Formats: sequence, C-alpha cells, structure tokens
Amino acid sequence: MGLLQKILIPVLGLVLAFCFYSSRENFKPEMLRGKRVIVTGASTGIGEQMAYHLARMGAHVLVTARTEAKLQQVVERCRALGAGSARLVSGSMEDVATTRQLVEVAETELGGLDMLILNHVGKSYFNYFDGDVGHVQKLLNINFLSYVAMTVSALPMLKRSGGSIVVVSSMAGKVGFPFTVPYSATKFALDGFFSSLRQEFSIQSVNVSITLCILGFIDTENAMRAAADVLLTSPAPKEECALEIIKGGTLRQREVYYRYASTKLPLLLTHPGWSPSPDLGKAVTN
Ligand SMILES: NC(=O)C1=CN([C@@H]2O[C@H](COP(=O)(O)OP(=O)(O)OC[C@H]3O[C@@H](n4cnc5c(N)ncnc54)[C@H](OP(=O)(O)O)[C@@H]3O)[C@@H](O)[C@H]2O)C=CC1
Ligand SMILES: C[C@H](CCC(=O)O)[C@H]1CC[C@H]2[C@@H]3C(=O)C[C@@H]4C[C@H](O)CC[C@]4(C)[C@H]3CC[C@]12C
Repeated sequence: MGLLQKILIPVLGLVLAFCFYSSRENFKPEMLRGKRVIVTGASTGIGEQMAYHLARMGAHVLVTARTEAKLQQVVERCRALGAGSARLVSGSMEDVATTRQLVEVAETELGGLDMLILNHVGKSYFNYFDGDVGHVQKLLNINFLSYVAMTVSALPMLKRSGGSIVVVSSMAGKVGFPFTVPYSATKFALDGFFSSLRQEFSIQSVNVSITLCILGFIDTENAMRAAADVLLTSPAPKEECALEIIKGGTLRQREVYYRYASTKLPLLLTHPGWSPSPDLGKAVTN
C-alpha cells in the first residue's frame, strides 16, 4: 500500500497528464487560411493585433469598432499582410443595427462565418466605485449584452460551419480586484453566460466551441494610460497576447490564460503612501 501511494499513483498521474497533453492538437497558422473571422474592437489594442495575425495567416477578416478612419487603416494593413480579404463595419455595439450589419456582411459577402472574436470593451474608470448605476448599465450593454446579441445573431452561421466563439475577458472577470467594480461585473457576467452556454452546447451536441480568454495586464495604449502608473505588474505584449487568443480559439480550448501572474495584489496600494488620486478617476479604458 505504501509503495502504491508513494510511487504508482504519482507515476500514473504523470502518464495520464502526458497522454492528455500530447494528444492535444498543435496550432499551425495554416489552420486559419481561408477562415472567415469577425473581430470586434479591432480599431486598437489587442483586437487590432488579432486582425494582423489573422491577415498573415490568410484569413478573411471582418473588423468592427466605432472609429471608421482607424478601421480603414487596419483593413489596408490586413490586405498588405496577405489577408484572404479584409472588410469593415463601423458602428457602436450598443446599436443593434451594427450587429445586424455585421451578420449580413458575413452572410452575403463571406458566405458564412468560422470564428467570432468578441473583444470590444466600453470606456470605464479605474478607481473606487462611484455609485453611478447608469454607468454600470451602459457598460453591461457594451461589454456583456452586445456579446450575447452578437452570439445569438451569428449562431446559425457558426452552427453551419462548426465554428468557434472567442470571448475576451480578464483576470478581473475571475477574481474581484479593487477599482474595477463596473468592469469586473461585466466580465463576470460573460463567464456566467458563456460557461453555461458551453454546457448546453455539449448536451445538445452543438458543434460550436466557446473559448473564454482570461487576460492579465496587457500593454495596450488605453490600458497603459489607465493603469501603468498604479500597477506594479509589468504588462505583457499585446502582439503575443493576440496570438495566444487566436491559438486557443482555433484549438477550441475552453479557456485561455495569458500571463496569469501571481495572485498577490500587485498594486501600489500595498506600498506605503499610495492612494487613488482624483486623476485616477479620469483614467479610462478607452
Ligand atoms: N489591456 C489590458 O490590460 C486588458 C484587456 N482585457 C480585455 O481585452 C480586450 C481588449 O482590450 P484592449 O485592447 O486593451 O482595449 P482597447 O481599449 O485598446 O480597445 C477597445 C476596442 O473596443 C472598441 N469599442 C469601444 N467602445 C465600443 C463600442 N461602444 N462599440 C463598439 N466598439 C467599441 C474600441 O474602438 P472604438 O473606440 O473605435 O469604438 C477599440 O477598438 C477587452 O475585452 C478587455 O477587457 C482584459 C484584461 C486586460
Ligand atoms: C490587477 C490585475 C493584474 C494582476 C496581476 O497579478 O497581474 C489586472 C488584470 C486585468 C487588469 C484590468 C483589465 O482587465 C483591463 C482594464 C484595462 C484598462 O484599460 C485598465 C484597467 C483595467 C481595469 C485593468 C486593471 C488591472 C487588472 C485588473
């Protein structure tokens, strides 16, 4: 019994872990060639970088955000990088017309959809919760309800292609960090909705994968502006982050954890003399 506990069980564990990980398919960029992908929030940051990776891999990219001029530049760069095709739809995710138009373009011009990457995020603050219920409501509309609406509209196409839904979330959507109350609430909601939906897909044999991406601090312009002065953690690069999200979605992983650092609170709060300044309240995510 002693021998069994000390040697055989750990060895068996190692063998099972080896079998599990070695049976996983490896990512190859060719897997994206010719795939039809929507990327939301693609005018800046991680979304923009995802569009460029997908373009290099030869995917057909359909990018969206509110700022048309920036999207136009992203589309041009995607074409130069070798995208199968590159298109844009500009508009706010608060507006159902944007969702409708995206789905229509995918249906009529791309002939369907293989991957839906939900990445956009509304403007918020990085400070103590200010009690503004209207802001929480607005952020829920952008960061959560529009993700649900896009999923519902795109689902028929994704069912036809056996495609994938990729949902970009945050460590703040798994753990309650201070100064991110409204934002964190919207990201927790995503986990509840999509983790539950994944279970239903499994029960109903719906061949559409759902990948939830749990990101730490990433060096996008907006995140740096909002939090770089406050956080002790050094941010991870947006280019690598974007690639890891695409890999996870392509391999149909349930979750992607990117640079999940230590659980210790990495805020200057832990440093003597630090407290949130009035300027912090003006720091926004975009
Ligand atoms: N950067 C980080 O440290 C972390 C980021 N994340 C997550 O990663 C994702 C990307 O973050 P990041 O790249 O930093 O974000 P950015 O602020 O750089 O980009 C946000 C994107 O969303 C678009 N957007 C904002 N509001 C709306 C709206 N109402 N309708 C449509 N599009 C909108 C913006 O474009 P436009 O203004 O033109 O509409 C922009 O393209 C987000 O989901 C975020 O929560 C998670 C953890 C950490
Ligand atoms: C504090 C967290 C990092 C913990 C660690 O050990 O690394 C951060 C993890 C995710 C961050 C937030 C996020 O999800 C995006 C927002 C982006 C903004 O523009 C800046 C504020 C954020 C709320 C950002 C703040 C730090 C994290 C919670």
